[in-house]
Amino acid sequence: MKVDVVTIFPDYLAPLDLSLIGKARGTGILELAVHDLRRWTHDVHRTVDDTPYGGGPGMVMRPEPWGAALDSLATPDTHLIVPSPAGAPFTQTLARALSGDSHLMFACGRYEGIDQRVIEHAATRMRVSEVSLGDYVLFGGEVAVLVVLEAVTRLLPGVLGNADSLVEESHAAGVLEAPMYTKPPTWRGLDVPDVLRSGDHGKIARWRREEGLRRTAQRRPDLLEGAGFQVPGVDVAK
Ligand SMILES: CN1CCN(Cc2ccc(Cn3ccc4ccc(-c5n[nH]c(N)c5C#N)cc43)cc2)CC1
Repeated sequence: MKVDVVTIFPDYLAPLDLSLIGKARGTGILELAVHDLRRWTHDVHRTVDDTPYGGGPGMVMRPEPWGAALDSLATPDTHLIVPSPAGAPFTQTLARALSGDSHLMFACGRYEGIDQRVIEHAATRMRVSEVSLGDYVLFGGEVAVLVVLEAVTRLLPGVLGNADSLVEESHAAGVLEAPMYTKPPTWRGLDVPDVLRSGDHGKIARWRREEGLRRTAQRRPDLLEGAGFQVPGVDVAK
């Protein structure tokens, strides 16, 4: 997968050199480049923003540099991802869809956002998706790119050693995962549930399923609405 990220803060994307994303880049699974939007400015001050038409606080990112960046980096096969507070919710389902794309380009906005004509013009020549991480306000799109890229990269073949890890993906299955434990068997007076040390894989699988459902009913009942799940001792309808 080829990925281009355009931002006015390239250093914000430094974590993409680390851990499994860094390894995916090293093995060629991921071909990633980060570009400074100011490369496509030509005035002495490398200006990327201006005041909003219609008034209001803050500044808006000018269309010209973004248009030139898209002209340089995008093709008709590009899927342009624009993080935005007004975007569609980013979900595991969307992550899986994006993991099938050949070229992702991320436009990291700042200030009050990017001139809407950039998105409108791009949509005449490529797929464009405006996505949001959630109902809270960030300073810009860079954090969202780190999140989206991590969620997408871990789904690429060859990135996760044990493909089984993906089989148990909780958000993919619609329920939360059961709590996890490791050695020692007792820590500060707290014991690992006996069933997990029983060696009875059928009992362990049942316990994990029931604990996952219990957690989901308590923390994310929205995931169970209409799903017809029964959770022992928990009224999932409440
Ligand atoms: C008068 N003003 C009043 C505030 N509004 C709304 C607004 C517009 C931009 C910004 C800052 N910003 C710039 C680019 C950018 C990208 C993503 C996100 C983002 N925030 N939260 C998420 N889940 C995000 C994601 N993904 C924020 C961004 C903050 C608030 C505009 C009009």
